[in-house]
Amino acid sequence: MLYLIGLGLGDERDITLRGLEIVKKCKKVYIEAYTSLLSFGISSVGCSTLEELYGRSITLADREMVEERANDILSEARDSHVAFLVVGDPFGATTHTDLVVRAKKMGVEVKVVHNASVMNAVGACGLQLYRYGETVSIPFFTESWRPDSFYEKIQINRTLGLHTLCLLDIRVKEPSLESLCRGKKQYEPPRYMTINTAIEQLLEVEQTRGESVYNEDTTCVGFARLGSEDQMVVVGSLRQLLMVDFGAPLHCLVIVGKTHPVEEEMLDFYTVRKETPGLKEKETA
Ligand SMILES: C[S@@+](CC[C@H](N)C(=O)[O-])C[C@H]1O[C@@H](n2cnc3c(N)ncnc32)[C@H](O)[C@@H]1O
Repeated sequence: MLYLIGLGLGDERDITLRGLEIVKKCKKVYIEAYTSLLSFGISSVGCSTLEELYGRSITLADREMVEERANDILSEARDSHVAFLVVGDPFGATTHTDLVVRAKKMGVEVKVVHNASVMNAVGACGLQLYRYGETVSIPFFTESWRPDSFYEKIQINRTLGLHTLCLLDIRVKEPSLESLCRGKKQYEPPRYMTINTAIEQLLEVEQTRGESVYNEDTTCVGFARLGSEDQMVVVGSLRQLLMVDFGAPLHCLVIVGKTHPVEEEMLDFYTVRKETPGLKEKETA
């Protein structure tokens, strides 16, 4: 049996009781470490924090392992109980549906234990989850690769008055181009896109495309470390949010669509003010 178990967003204690009971009885426990991050990060130290609470040794499954060795994991799950831990909810990232499809094709039984995901935790700012359009992903731009397909999706959402959740790129265990050319893989240090970088890229694309989908005055919500003790939620124009240092990862951004008066009342609690933590310039307008 393959158990896909959501860990939630905060720390190791956010696993559900049912998830924990299953982990304790599994022969092998993997943790997926490339689509999200717990508040303490996932390092060898991070894993040991989990191992201590869960009482099991945990194998870090990076993208390479899941993509290249999925069949090994699934073969193990055919003969014994295997847990595959995912930060957030297992279906909060597109990748894990693929694992389920492969498991079902191999005749491996799958059970899922859900948990909180960034996809619903953004509800914290007061914007109704029912009033979101398609979620977009913003990838890190490079010198020669500046994909902007998120622009049309934001355009459609905004035409319909819907909010847009922008998920920001995570690069872990990426082989450096240089090392690939030399034929010996070496990895870049992990990178997590900040809200500031996402805003710079969004504004660059608006400037290039020029279809007035949004501008510096468009209201947005920046979120950092949702679900953790020190989570940040700040509402302001794109220009104002550029002035906020949101601190450690993970970050995401919502572009606000048409609002209901109750949504506005909630947003007001989080609106950027002189005392907003992380504000780089003590000016808010
Ligand atoms: C693939 S998604 C989320 C996957 C995860 N399984 C889930 O259900 O939450 C990963 C992206 O969501 C955003 N994200 C995830 N956790 C977050 C958090 N705690 N606070 C802010 N943004 C978060 C980041 O932009 C990150 O790059």
